[in-house]
Amino acid sequence: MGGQPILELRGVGKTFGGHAVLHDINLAVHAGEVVTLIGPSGSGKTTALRCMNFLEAYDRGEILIKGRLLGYSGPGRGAGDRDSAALIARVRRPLAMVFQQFNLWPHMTVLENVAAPLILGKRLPRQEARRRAAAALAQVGMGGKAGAWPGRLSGGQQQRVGIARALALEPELLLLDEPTSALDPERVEEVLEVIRALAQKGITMVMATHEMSFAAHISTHVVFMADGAIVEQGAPLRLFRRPASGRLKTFLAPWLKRPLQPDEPETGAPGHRQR
Ligand SMILES: Nc1ncnc2c1ncn2[C@@H]1O[C@H](COP(=O)(O)OP(=O)(O)OP(=O)(O)O)[C@@H](O)[C@H]1O
Repeated sequence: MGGQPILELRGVGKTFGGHAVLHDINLAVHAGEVVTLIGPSGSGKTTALRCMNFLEAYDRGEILIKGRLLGYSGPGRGAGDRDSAALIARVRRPLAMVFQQFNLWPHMTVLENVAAPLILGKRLPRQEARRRAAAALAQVGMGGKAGAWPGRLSGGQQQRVGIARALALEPELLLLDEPTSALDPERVEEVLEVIRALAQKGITMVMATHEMSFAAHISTHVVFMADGAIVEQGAPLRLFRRPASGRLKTFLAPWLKRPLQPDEPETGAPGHRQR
């Protein structure tokens, strides 16, 4: 895909207390792409996503959002004005994030939860913010719950509100950090369904996930991480059908061996070769 990427990571590294958790991460995300980060627990998926949004400062390499450097606090550069909160906020404005734990405010209604970042962050007039929030809630099938308190909702519904809150910001790139990991198994599909619909609408996203079927069927690009590094990345069919590294083969083995799900399409998708 040509043109300037919305997001680009060049040789990004991150250390926690002397322990390197990301090494030399190189990735470009263009408009319309759905990029999934897969890999074992602790491989660095969440940390990579948090660096993309500068919720964590990275300490090596560069992260560019639409060609502009996203704050940096590593060696060789001072914490000058390029790291100021206002500049960071401006550079990352095209992004919005969906969190594993929903992070809804319990004392606000669903509508207020979605409208608040528009009022407080984007300084939209209250009425305009509420109109946009209602539209975002409708997009995730939660229009009927605008007046509800988050605590009265199921986990799946709360996560759909979390997605609406990110969508209301009208991001050019949506970051999703394992959005179904905190859900009861019976709630996973309703949230994946919402994300699938967004992907089909052409919303650009990067999603860390343990949902291999989702990664195989929905992504345009899959990134396999292990021990803080990208081991392989590429088109889903290539990665899932012909993993090049032993680590990816081992990681995928349990998923490839699972029985074919009754509702899986006959697309020749990964997993079907086990038939
Ligand atoms: N705030 C932190 N302080 C210290 N170490 C951290 C911190 N956050 C993450 N780590 C470490 O960084 C490594 C990568 O963790 P990360 O959560 O990014 O992995 P992950 O691939 O998202 O895992 P999972 O799939 O279990 O969510 C782990 O060794 C973890 O213990």
